[in-house]
Amino acid sequence: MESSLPVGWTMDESELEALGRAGVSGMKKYLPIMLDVEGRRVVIVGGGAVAARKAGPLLEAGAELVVISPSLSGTLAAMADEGRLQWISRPYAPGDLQGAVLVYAASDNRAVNEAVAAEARQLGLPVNVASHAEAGTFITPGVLRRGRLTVAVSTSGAGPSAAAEITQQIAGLLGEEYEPYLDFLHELRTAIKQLEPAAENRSRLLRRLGKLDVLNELRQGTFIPWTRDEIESWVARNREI
Ligand SMILES: C[C@@]1(CC(=O)O)c2cc3[nH]c(cc4nc(cc5[nH]c(cc(n2)[C@H]1CCC(=O)O)[C@@](C)(CC(=O)O)[C@@H]5CCC(=O)O)C(CC(=O)O)=C4CCC(=O)O)c(CCC(=O)O)c3CC(=O)O
Ligand SMILES: NC(=O)C1=CN([C@@H]2O[C@H](COP(=O)(O)OP(=O)(O)OC[C@H]3O[C@@H](n4cnc5c(N)ncnc54)[C@H](O)[C@@H]3O)[C@@H](O)[C@H]2O)C=CC1
Repeated sequence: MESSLPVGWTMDESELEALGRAGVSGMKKYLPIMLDVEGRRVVIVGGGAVAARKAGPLLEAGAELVVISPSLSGTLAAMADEGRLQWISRPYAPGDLQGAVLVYAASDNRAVNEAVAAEARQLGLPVNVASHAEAGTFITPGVLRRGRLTVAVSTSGAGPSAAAEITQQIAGLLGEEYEPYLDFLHELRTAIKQLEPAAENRSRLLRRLGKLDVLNELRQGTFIPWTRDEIESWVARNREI
């Protein structure tokens, strides 16, 4: 465990570098972003349980997924059989990351994961290292989805299981109604952008949109989807003052 080094232990170069990046407090602050990987090549090195857990959300996000590993777990093998990912059935070799936008080093071999991370760094690619996160440049949060709503939870690596548990707690707070609610907002926002050329009116309409009681109506089961005519007349009524 790197976090509580017994006297006499030394740190390797990547651990020292990570500590430097983390600052004196030892707490690194990661930047949360939402990445569009649709149609982009993403490489996972390793084909076990952890690789499988990373693969699911990548496929959901439409990535062109390549898994490089001499063996595949059942879940990944099924995905490969269905043609959802490309399996390169051999150990990782330098050059394998060409053309990728994102990299996961998820083998059970630290040295292999470090070699993958080194190649990624050289190519300027973000890389996740499953065996020892500090060797990589990004970590994976727990994720809750409600249609267009995404909630990502990270403990900055302090407790992956805690991240999963907190995600479940948030799932209890944000019900299924958020999915149709955000579909509604999306439809209205798109219509407002089409129908209202004046930036000032548009921003007033968008603010009013957020004040509608639709979320509660959805919870109570009283919401009736708006027709195009109703949307246009709401925009007309609310476009000025
Ligand atoms: C740093 C990070 C890097 C990364 O993987 O991106 C990382 C690292 C490590 N995880 C380890 C162990 C476990 N990880 C899980 C589960 C999850 N781990 C996830 C993320 C992260 N894990 C990133 C930080 C996230 C944050 O910010 O908090 C989740 C949230 C997302 C996901 O992976 O998709 C997903 C829950 C998904 C869900 O269910 O919602 C479980 C529980 C389980 O498997 O059931 C265990 C076993 C129990 C335990 O050890 O706690 C080990 C030790 C390995 C060893 O001992 O050899 C390391 C290595 C290290 O600490 O460096
Ligand atoms: N980040 C996280 O969330 C977690 C990380 N871990 C760590 O992640 C690592 C992987 O864990 P699991 O998937 O459970 O292991 P696993 O044993 O199920 O899978 C390891 C995979 O790596 C592949 N592999 C081995 N050498 C390779 C090489 N040279 N090139 C390409 N692939 C190679 C194997 O064929 C196998 O498919 C372990 O080091 C473990 O400590 C474990 C639990 C959670």
